[in-house]
Amino acid sequence: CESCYSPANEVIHERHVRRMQPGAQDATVGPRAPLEWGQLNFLHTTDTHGWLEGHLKEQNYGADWGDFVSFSRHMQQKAGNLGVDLLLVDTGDLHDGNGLSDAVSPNGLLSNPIFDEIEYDVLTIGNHELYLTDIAYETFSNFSKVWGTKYVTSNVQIINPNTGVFEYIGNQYRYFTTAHGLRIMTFGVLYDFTGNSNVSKVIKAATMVQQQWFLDAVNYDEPIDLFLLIGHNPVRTTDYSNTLGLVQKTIRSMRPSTPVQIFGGHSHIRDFQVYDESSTALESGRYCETLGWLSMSGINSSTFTGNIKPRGVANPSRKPSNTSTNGLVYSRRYLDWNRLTFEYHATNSQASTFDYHSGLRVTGDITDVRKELNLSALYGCAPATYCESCQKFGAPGNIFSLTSIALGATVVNASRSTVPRYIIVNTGSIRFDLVKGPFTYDDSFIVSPFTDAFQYIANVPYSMAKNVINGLNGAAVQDKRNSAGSLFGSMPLPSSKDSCLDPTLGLEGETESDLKARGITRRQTTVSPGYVTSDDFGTDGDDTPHSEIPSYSQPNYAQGNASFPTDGTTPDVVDVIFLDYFASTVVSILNKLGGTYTIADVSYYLDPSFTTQSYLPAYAKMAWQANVPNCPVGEGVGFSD
Ligand SMILES: O=c1ccn([C@@H]2O[C@H](COP(=O)(O)O)[C@@H](O)[C@H]2O)c(=O)[nH]1
Ligand SMILES: [Zn+2]
Ligand SMILES: [Zn+2]
Repeated sequence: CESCYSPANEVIHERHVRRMQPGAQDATVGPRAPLEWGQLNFLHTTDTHGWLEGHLKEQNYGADWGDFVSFSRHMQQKAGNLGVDLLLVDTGDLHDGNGLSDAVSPNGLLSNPIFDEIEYDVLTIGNHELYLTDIAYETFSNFSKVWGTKYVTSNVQIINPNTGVFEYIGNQYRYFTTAHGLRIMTFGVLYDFTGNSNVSKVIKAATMVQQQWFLDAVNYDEPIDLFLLIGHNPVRTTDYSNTLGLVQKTIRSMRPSTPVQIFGGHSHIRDFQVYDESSTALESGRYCETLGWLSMSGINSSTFTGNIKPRGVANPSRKPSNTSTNGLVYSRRYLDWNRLTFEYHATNSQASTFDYHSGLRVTGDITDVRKELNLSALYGCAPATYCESCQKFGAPGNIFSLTSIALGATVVNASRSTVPRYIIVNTGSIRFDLVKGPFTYDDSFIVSPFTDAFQYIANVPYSMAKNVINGLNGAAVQDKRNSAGSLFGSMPLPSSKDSCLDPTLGLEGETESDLKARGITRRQTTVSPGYVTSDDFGTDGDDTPHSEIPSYSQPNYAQGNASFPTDGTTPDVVDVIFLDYFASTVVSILNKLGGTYTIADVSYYLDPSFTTQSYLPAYAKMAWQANVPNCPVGEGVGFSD
């Protein structure tokens, strides 16, 4: 291994000191085969939510943004060598989920410049860029200016603070020609999001596809070889918030045979759907766990100067359907976000080491920002791991069993502390598992990043109040999540030095028999728990094979309670406390239960500066500080600063 032992790399890996977890095996299966390269290739990120430091507690997703910078440079170089095009795409949701993005105001102030180090070709906006006005303006005034014509927000506008007039946050479309002459028209479409603050406007896809500018862009007066439709928008057309299907259909009705290549996000899953014989759609997970790869060949273009079948590498071979005759072929792959994967796929880019200076610099910047924000400051030591979906709701290791206790203990208004109370949160407010061991400032954003405040209706008759939670959970689904990963199932990769390219993995293009000819018989490897994806092309999309993690569906709302009589009697009235995020839903549920409440009956239970970001740190300080001296730092945890 040429790259792993350089002094510079030592420094990098110090940041990622990760010990083997008990029971971990010393060999983990890496990528299953080299990537297939076509005429046009894509790397896709989505829903990064600030996780640019990588997963410090899960080595399977342990690469950081600096590693991705180096990897993407290798892949660009490789594309150049092969005489093909490589495009880099991001589909939004850059904040809410990690201290690196969220421990500053506005969110993203320090993480966006790190994110900007990737040479993306096109990007689009997520709903998390629009919930809060200051973040929306940070996106408009800074982020969109950095990216210029590459930031495509076809249906999202904001009030320009200088003119008072709505204008597009980015551009309505991007028409460009690739390095090898493909002419591409790009649209960026956010799903029909309605939770934005009132400075922005999300134009419904059904309206957008009728707008004259859109029709003109589809019928552009320059030739179009391919439509690139990107969206913060689930790719599965059966998903309730998918609107990409409508946009694709509209393009198809006007352009019967031009390929439409789609990239989506928002539902945080790995997915790939074939829309028709020249349209496919890829979604690449969440939180820097997945890097999406898509390649295709067979695009008709009079100006393409590159290779349709690059030599010396595998090529895409899958037709969208058995009956396709248009010559288009595809491959898709979901790469696990770790250095083993990146180093494996970066081979043969003619660079002698994996780390580029630019990548090392970005890793250094992440370390500096983590230090500046004091992200490893400790609130306490969690006695166990609590997961979002790997345990049944109500089980002791389910995170909503913990939140129920933590809410009861911390959401207390001194003047009403003796009044019995229910405290209700939406389960979607919890974004990640909480891991046994050190619970840091960073972890507080990872687990519960939002700033939703606690409101209440006082003195609700108990007979009504006790049914609110069931009413909410039977109510319209507001928070359907579709998460695919869990820390419970994670297993570390070999630590720093061991994460060098495994020689038994084989070289670019090598088959099992080539390996045998070189005298290599693969050693017994262990399939670690992780993503097991099934999509329209089958079950071979995961680049690293995994065993499946149990996943239980959870209700949309969960509650804690406090100050109820301990003698078995029931109170006459209770305070019903909930988040401002869904206050109007609670009012309507209470009214369905026989109440006559209005939003005027709702007030803040606590100062609104105490939010969903506050109660777990408050609980950790209260309940987990005594454990700190004996905290098992070794449980997969390495601190960078
Ligand atoms: O203030 C908020 C904002 C959002 N949520 C939760 O987040 C999801 C949306 O997240 P995506 O990453 O866009 O999928 C929303 O459905 C809520 O569950 C929140 O709780 N509070
Ligand atoms: Zn998201
Ligand atoms: Zn989203």
